[in-house]
Amino acid sequence: MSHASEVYLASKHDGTVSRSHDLAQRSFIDLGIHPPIVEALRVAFPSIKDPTEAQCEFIPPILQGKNVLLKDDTGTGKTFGVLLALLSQPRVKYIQHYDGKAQERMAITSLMVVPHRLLAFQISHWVRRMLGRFDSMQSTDLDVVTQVLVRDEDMHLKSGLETLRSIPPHILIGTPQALIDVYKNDPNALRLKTLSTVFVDEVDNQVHAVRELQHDKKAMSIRKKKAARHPGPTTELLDIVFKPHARERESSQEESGLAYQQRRLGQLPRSSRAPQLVMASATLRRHLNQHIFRESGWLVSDCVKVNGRQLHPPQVPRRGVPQPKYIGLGGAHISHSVLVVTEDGVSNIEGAVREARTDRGDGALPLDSMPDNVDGVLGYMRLPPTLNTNILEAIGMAFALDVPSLAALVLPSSASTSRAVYELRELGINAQELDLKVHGMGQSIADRSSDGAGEKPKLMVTKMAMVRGLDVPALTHVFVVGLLDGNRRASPEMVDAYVHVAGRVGRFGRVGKVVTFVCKEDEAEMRRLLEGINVAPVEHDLFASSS
Ligand SMILES: Nc1ncnc2c1ncn2[C@@H]1O[C@H](COP(=O)(O)OP(=O)(O)OP(=O)(O)O)[C@@H](O)[C@H]1O
Repeated sequence: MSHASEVYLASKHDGTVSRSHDLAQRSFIDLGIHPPIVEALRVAFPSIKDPTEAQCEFIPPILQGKNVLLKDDTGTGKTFGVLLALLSQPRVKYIQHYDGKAQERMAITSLMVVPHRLLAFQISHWVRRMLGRFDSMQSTDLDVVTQVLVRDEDMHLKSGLETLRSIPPHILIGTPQALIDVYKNDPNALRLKTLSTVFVDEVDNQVHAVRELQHDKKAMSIRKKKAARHPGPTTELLDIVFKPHARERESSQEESGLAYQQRRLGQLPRSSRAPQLVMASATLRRHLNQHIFRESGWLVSDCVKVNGRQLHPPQVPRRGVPQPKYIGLGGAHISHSVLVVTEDGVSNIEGAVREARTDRGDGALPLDSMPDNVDGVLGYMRLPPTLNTNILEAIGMAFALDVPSLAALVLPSSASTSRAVYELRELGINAQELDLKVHGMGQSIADRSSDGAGEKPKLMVTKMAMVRGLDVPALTHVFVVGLLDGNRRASPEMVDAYVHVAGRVGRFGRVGKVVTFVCKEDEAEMRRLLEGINVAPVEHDLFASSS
């Protein structure tokens, strides 16, 4: 199946207007990526040779300044491709009058709005890697190209704000709340009016649209009013950036022919140009689409929609019918297992498909050491246990016997990761909290390149809210606990959460395993969730009844 890229009208209609450009272009240079960036890419990421089909589709319209809505599987290079395009855009400058003289000043060209700080650091690592690796780089060189603005206990907005004021970066990567805080504190630090691009990554996680309730219009209208009263930081930020342009456009449409002529002739000021809006996610539900196109008011001009290749055609598993080896999400080589944990032991979910055990080393990339932040403050020991003993032991076994070097454990957003790390360590598991942040100019886990052979396998513990978009190529296993978290019906948000959690493995064709631990009461709903996304659970051989 080929990629589909379509141009949509921005406002009332959500219908296709015309097909976009052809797909004959293949190299990054052909797509318009700036040659020095392509050279930096070649040196820093030698495995990235050619753009993907989706990158061929979305990079040109981004460079042409168009709005883009991008949907493709997890781990297919959406964020990375957008970053290359934004790095290639011409730098925004403005004229400032000082002491009677006009001075040209740099301004922020693009905002990358990400849902959590780990993703902000990850993107900044990619840039750091491309811009001359670690040793020779001065931190100020990097600050010119990109800066990170997040709310964080050890990177206070204040210090971030000072750097931002003195050196406006080409690309500012931030979490929405941190950006809003800065805007309210000092609007000039962001200069939203001169921005060229706003990119919202994981848009469905950041913008909350109210789902259609066909049977209950009244409830839907109440929810819409509530959402309008409490818009959330990303919506608030996008409203601040785009709504004035939308209003300006509306009033210019209403103005007289004379005023229009005067504006054209420069006798009246021209309306300012809205930045382009680029949005991406692996999961985009219809109600969000409708919200963006019909209600948000953010699309002042047309929007190109790029839908990536459907790697996995719908395939609903039927009992007794042998399933293909791997079917699923985010890559053709992810297996999805579900383990039901009870007082009496651990068993595979009913109906799990049997398959041969895979080679432990498949797809694993080399590792090097990771900062250990677990032995510090022990306040978490006073918290109640995060993991019940049976689940803890099941994770311990699956980890010890199956993980070659690196796995992640994903907990509900309300859980304490420090407490879970403590519990896992008590069991002898080499667990630590996932933290991609660079300490000084040191390495991060996202950049690890040395051979980790001989090292003890590691289990990185994180939460549902912190996994979207994370790219750790060395990861081979994801363990999921508390997905349904007592909810007897999986909401669409939970389904999407599973898609994104599972998508941390199997990135760019690697092999990966997702193992979800559920209690007996959640077994049926977990099966329904997987059926809904056309995934057949695969029997985990360590817990197979015959093993
Ligand atoms: N053209 C390419 N060729 C090979 N690898 C690539 C290419 N583009 C990106 N990658 C690699 O693919 C991996 C995933 O990239 P990225 O995080 O951008 O994916 P994504 O689609 O945004 O994922 P998610 O949906 O999970 O956020 C990264 O390790 C990146 O280096």
